[in-house]
This record gives sequence, structure tokens and C-alpha cells, in this order.
Amino acid sequence: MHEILSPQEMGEADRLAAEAGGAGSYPLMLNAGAAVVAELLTRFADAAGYDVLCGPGNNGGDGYVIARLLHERGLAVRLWRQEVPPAGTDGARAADECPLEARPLDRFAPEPGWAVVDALFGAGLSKPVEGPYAEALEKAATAKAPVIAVDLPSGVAGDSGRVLGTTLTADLTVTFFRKKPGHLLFPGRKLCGETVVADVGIPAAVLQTIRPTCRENTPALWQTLLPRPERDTHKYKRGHVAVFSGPPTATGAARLAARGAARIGAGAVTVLSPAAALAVNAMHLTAIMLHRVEEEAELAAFIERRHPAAFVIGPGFGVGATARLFTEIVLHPASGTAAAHLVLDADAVTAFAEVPDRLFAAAGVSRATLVLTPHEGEFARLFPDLAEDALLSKLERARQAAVRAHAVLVLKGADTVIAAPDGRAAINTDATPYLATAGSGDVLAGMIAGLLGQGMPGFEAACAAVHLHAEAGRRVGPGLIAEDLPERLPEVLCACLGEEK
Ligand SMILES: NC(=O)C1=CN([C@@H]2O[C@H](COP(=O)(O)OP(=O)(O)OC[C@H]3O[C@@H](n4cnc5c(N)ncnc54)[C@H](OP(=O)(O)O)[C@@H]3O)[C@@H](O)[C@H]2O)[C@@H](O)CC1
Ligand SMILES: Nc1ncnc2c1ncn2[C@@H]1O[C@H](COP(=O)(O)OP(=O)(O)O)[C@@H](O)[C@H]1O
Ligand SMILES: [K+]
Repeated sequence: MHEILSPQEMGEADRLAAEAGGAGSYPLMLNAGAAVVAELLTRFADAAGYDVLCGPGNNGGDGYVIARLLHERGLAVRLWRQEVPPAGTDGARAADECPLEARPLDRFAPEPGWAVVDALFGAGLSKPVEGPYAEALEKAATAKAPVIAVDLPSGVAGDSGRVLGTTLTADLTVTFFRKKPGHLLFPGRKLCGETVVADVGIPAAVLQTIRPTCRENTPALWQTLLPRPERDTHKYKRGHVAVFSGPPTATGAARLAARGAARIGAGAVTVLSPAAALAVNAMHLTAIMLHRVEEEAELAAFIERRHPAAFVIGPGFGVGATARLFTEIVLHPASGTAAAHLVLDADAVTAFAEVPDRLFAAAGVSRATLVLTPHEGEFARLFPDLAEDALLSKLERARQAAVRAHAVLVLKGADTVIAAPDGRAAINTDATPYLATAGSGDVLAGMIAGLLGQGMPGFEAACAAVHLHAEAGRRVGPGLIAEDLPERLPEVLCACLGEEK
């Protein structure tokens, strides 16, 4: 159930199911209508009546089925429409089979105590919602009527969650077969209210033909790859992670990342510090080691002697040439030295703003996995054209950036998207807004490096870290500060690994 289908893939699912069933697509519409009615009767059973707003396509077709089924149950129903579905379509058939008289949509006036069924537009939204359609949605919103949206709140784009023209906030959205990006990406996620996925009789086997590449970020994606230490392991086998520290006044971010790496199971973690910051770092580190690295030769020597499995560069590091130099050294260690994976975050992302191609070229020929963890602002510095393209969804931006950068891309935010250069993508859905606090991204960068260092593949490591970070944040809740996150990881990991204490 965790596959996420684009509206095009959903159309394909519909087509394949209709072919396989032999009875066309109309039975799916009947099932869709029945599924919405079942939800209405569970959650909005005490409504005085139901106003069903029907659009000109198959979303409207679902609306006619819903209106008929409610009417057959003896409930009070009013049907509102602007245009009739074109002859020969499922929508037209549903309209024909609906005995209710249709009222003109521009006369729609919500009644106190009535619920609104929004069946104007769903997957076929093709232009901004305007005119009488927009006015009807605005009236429902102004009346604060309970709203159930069919497939999507009308006006929300299924591929991106963006609003085209006008929309409304639903209390409940019932979608069919699988969620679409618009249910999970903001603002769509907020506008959907709660989203329920209903079975309309499309067999799961159609997914073998469609082969969707986007998933909701649940443990099913990566749980089996979460590292568990062998009984005869030793600390360096559990992955040695090195985190670059910034100057004396900006060392905390690196320590947060280091703590994230350690708590997620890296066997050894070293903070690499410029000379001037060694004293301040030393005052705050215990299990985590400290090593002076300020110059190219010191870094090369550290790599050659200690063979770290993964690095973090960026948190509190500064945006200068050193960030670029160290990044390039890590991606291309001296020949014969094993490549270490790299998480590039924060200042190190910004350091490549003027020369992003240098980073992408280095990643393209590196033996290591590069994971980029920008928030939207940092993303725009590395990928200005993608950030400015209003037609691209957050999912599409992350995907294109991953291909261009030859990197796993973690595009952070309330709806973090993780994308791999091979086209796989995941959308995270369980983060708490309490994570929006300084330093929480630093912890995440360290967590990703900690998993990479333990041998987890890049895409899965990033997905797992994003989920575990969100779960740790959820457990802390109000009052969360970044320091809390690593400390919650033992309990979160225990639950995820199914280990008893
Ligand atoms: N796939 C499945 O498995 C199943 C799908 N099902 C249902 O089908 C729905 C998709 O149906 P759909 O493709 O007919 O699209 P829909 O959303 O009704 O819109 C198309 C119509 O609206 C028009 N139009 C668009 N935007 C507009 C605007 N802003 N302002 C004015 N007009 C606008 C558009 O005009 P056009 O673009 O042609 O100019 C066209 O006439 C899906 O959401 C689900 O509810 C279920 O029955 C069960 C199984
Ligand atoms: N509204 C939100 N809901 C859920 N998670 C959020 C929200 N805002 C930010 N986050 C998460 O919090 C972290 C913030 O990271 P970042 O922006 O890099 O901050 P910092 O640099 O201060 O560590 C990211 O993991 C991001 O996905
Ligand atoms: K709708």
C-alpha cells in the first residue's frame, strides 16, 4: 500500500483494471462512490443532509454515484452542477442513473448542519479553478461546512500538491487504490485533511506492469537493511564516521551531527577540528574522538591512517574554499585508499553555489556515495533552475537534482523527499513540526553518515535516517531541541529492530 502513483500512473492502473475485469471502468466508479458513502456514513452520519458538488468529468461521475446512493438510503441530498459530463463517458452514465434533479452550481448555498461532498475535480484538474466552481468552493469554506473530498480537494494538483486557482480544506479525502504525490506534498497534504485510501477493485498486480518508483517512506522500504552488529564485531567494523568541525564559535553543529552518527550505531566517531577549535571541542566530547584537521595534508593523512567509512561536511563549517577542497578530497582520496561516503549538508552545500558543476562532476566519478541534504533555501543555491521552475513538484525537483548531482538527494522540510539517481524516490510523511528547530538537520546529516558508515546503501540509509529522525522528534514532541534527538534513538531503534532491552 505504500506505492505512490502519479496521476498518469493512476490512469494506467484504471485502464489495466478495466481491461482485466472485462466490464470496463464503470464498476470502478461505482465502487469509488460506494467507498465514499461508507466513509460519509461512518464519519458524517449526523449531518442534516449532503450537498454533492459534481464536476464535468469522472470525479463528478463519482459524485453522481454518491448522491444516488445517499438518496437511496433516504437521506437528504442536493446535487449541484455547472456542466454535464460528455455523452459516452462513465460520468455521463452515472449522471443518467442518478434520479436527483441537478441544481445550478452558481446557486449553491450551504445549509447549516449539512456536509459538502466535493466531487468537482480530481485527477483530471487541468487548469486553475475559477468562476462558479471557485465560488462554490469558497462558499463551502466560508460556511465552515464539513467537507469530504472525492480523490482530492478540487484545485489541488495530484502530481504536486500545489493549488491551481482556488481550493478548500477538506476534513476527509477519500482517494482510490493508492495515494498520489498531491496527498503527501504540502500544501496538498494539509488541504486533504485526513486521507483514506479506498479499495475500488483495482488488483495490486497492475503495479507489476506500472512499476511505480515512488513510495511513502515507511520502514518496509529499508527495515531489512538496517545494520545489526554481528556478535563478533568490533568498533571499526561498525563504521568509523568523521565529522568536520567549524571554527571555535561554530562547533556545536558538528558535535550534533557526530552525536547523531554515534547514536545510530557507528562504532567510532571522530570530530575533525581546526586547531583553534580543538579546545572548545575537547571540552564537550567524551566518547566521540577529536583529531586536528585543518589542512589538505592532515586530511589525507587521516584518511590513509584511519580509513573512515563516512564523512559529514557542512554543519557549522563555513562556506569558503576549504569546504570545496575537503569535499573533493573525500570524494577522491589518494589512489589505493578506500573511498568513504560523504554527507554534504548546510554550509558545504552553499560553498558550491557558484560552482555546482564542480561538485556534480566530482560525484560523477567518485567511488563513494554522495548524499546531499539541502533544505529548500540551500537547494535553490545548487539547483536554481529547478527551484524556479513553477511546473516542477518537490518530488520532481528532488529527482532531477539527484540525477544531475549523481547523488542521493534529501530535500528537507515538512514533506522531506528522498531521491536516488536511479529514479527511486520516497516521501516522508510522519515528521513533526517540532523538528523545525535549529540543529535538527545537523543531527539528521550525522544519522545518515552513521548508517552509510555501517554499510547501508545510500538511498535506504537516507530514507531510514529521515524516518528515524522524524520518529525521535515525534517522541520528544513539544519542547524539542536538537540535542534531544540523538538521545531518543536507542528507543526508536529498539522498536524498529524489534529488539528487547
Ligand atoms: N482512475 C481511477 O481508477 C478511477 C477514477 N475515478 C475518478 O475519476 C476522476 C478522474 O476523472 P477525469 O479524468 O475525468 O478527471 P476530473 O477530475 O473529473 O476532471 C476532468 C474534467 O474537468 C475539467 N476540468 C479540469 N480542470 C478544470 C477547471 N479548473 N475548471 C473547469 N473544468 C476543469 C476537464 O476539462 P478539460 O481538461 O477536458 O478541458 C474535464 O472535463 C478521479 O479523480 C476519480 O474521482 C473513480 O471513478 C474510480 C476509479
Ligand atoms: N514543519 C516541519 N515539519 C516536520 N519537519 C520539519 C519541519 N520543518 C523542518 N523540519 C525538519 O527539520 C530539519 C531541519 O533541518 P535544517 O533546515 O537543515 O535545520 P538546521 O540547519 O538548523 O539543522 C529537517 O530534517 C527538516 O525536514
Ligand atoms: K474533488
